[in-house]
Amino acid sequence: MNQHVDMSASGDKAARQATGLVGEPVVRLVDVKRHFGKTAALDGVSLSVGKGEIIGIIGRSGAGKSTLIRCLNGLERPDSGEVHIEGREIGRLDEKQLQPLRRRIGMIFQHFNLLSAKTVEENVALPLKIAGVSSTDRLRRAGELLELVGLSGKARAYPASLSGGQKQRVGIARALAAEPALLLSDEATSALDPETTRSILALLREINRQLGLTIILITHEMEVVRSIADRVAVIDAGRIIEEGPVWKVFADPQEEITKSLLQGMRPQLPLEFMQKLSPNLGSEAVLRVDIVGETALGPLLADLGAQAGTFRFIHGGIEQVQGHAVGTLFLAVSAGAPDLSRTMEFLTGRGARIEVLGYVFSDD
Ligand SMILES: Nc1ncnc2c1ncn2[C@@H]1O[C@H](COP(=O)(O)OP(=O)(O)OP(=O)(O)O)[C@@H](O)[C@H]1O
Repeated sequence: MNQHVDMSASGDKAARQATGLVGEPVVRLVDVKRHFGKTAALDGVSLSVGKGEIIGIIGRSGAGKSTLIRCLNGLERPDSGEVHIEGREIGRLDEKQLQPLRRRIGMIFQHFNLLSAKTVEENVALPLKIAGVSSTDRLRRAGELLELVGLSGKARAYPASLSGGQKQRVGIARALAAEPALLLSDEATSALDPETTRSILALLREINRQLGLTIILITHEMEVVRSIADRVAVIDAGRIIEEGPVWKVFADPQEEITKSLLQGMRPQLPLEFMQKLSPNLGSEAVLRVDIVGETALGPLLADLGAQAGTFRFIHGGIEQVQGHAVGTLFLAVSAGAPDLSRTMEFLTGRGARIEVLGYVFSDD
C-alpha cells in the first residue's frame, strides 16, 4: 500500500485545515509554560491541531520541541497553561487517569525503540498486552497492522534482522496498535537514508488519509515537512514565532529564524555568480524574484521581455508545494534607467517580491 503514493499534500485539504480548527481539535495547547531553572523550555505556547491534520514543528536545537512533545504525552507537566487532548485537559490528571489517555497517543522515534528480544509481532502487540487485550486478539491485530505497513512476511522475525526502514515500519505498526487519535513523530526519519525516508513518509501520509490520523512531526529535516505536512509551526526559545500552511511559510518566511531554517530549501544564486556580485553600481543589477501562485504559473518571463525590456535569466525555477506553484528566479537586468525601474514595476505589479542582490558587468 505504500507504493504510488502522492506525496504532495492536497491543496484543498491544506486550505480546510490551514487553521487546524476543523471540528474539535485533537490537540489544544493554551499558553503552556515549562521552565527548568532559568531556562524557559516552553514560554507560552498556544497551538491547536485539527483531526486528520499533519503539522510539522521545526526549530533549532534547544528550542523546546522535545519538551512540547513530552507535555503532549503527559511525561512532562507544564508549570502553567492547559494541554487538551480530544477535549480533555491532561495537566491535572494523575498517573492512573493518564493511562487511557496515553493510549490515544502513539509515538515513533528516531531509533525505533523496539525490544530486541521480542519478535516483530510481539513488539507490535505490546501496547495491546499492556492494555489487557487477549493473546488471540492482539496477534490478529498485529497481523493486520503488519499488513498495513507492508511487513506481513516478517511477523516472526527479530528486529536485528530488519533494515532501518523495516524497523521504523514496525515502530509505526506498534504506534497504531491501540488505535490512537494522535501520532507523535520525534525525528522518525532522521536515521534513514533519503529513499527509505521517502517510503516512510509515503506510508505516514497514506495512514493519515486512510485512518484520518492526526500527526505531529518534530523534525530538523525541512524536506519532511515539505513532503507531507499541511501546516508548519516554528518554535524558538519556547515560543511559536511563525505558523501557517507549509506552502506559504516555505514560499514567504517572515522571521529570520524561519528563513535560516529553510535556507537549504530555497534556491540560492550559484556560488560562482555570487562571487562576481558587487554592491557598487555595475552595468546589470542582479535580482532575486520570489513568486507564488498564478504569477509563477503564467508566462511571466515572456511578458517581462515583451513589456519591460531585456534581461538575462541566471538561475531558478518553479516547484509545486501543496498544489501551489512557488518559484524563485535570479535575473540580471540592465542597471540603467528606465530598464531597471520598468522591470521592478512590472514584476511588483505581478505580485513578485524583489530583492536587488548586487551588480555585475554584463561581460562578467
Ligand atoms: N530536564 C531538563 N532539565 C534542564 N533543562 C532542560 C530539561 N529539558 C529541557 N531542558 C532545556 O530546555 C530547553 C529546551 O529543550 P528541548 O529538549 O525541549 O529542546 P529541543 O528543541 O527538543 O532541542 P533538540 O532539537 O536539541 O532536541 C533547552 O535549553 C534544554 O537545555
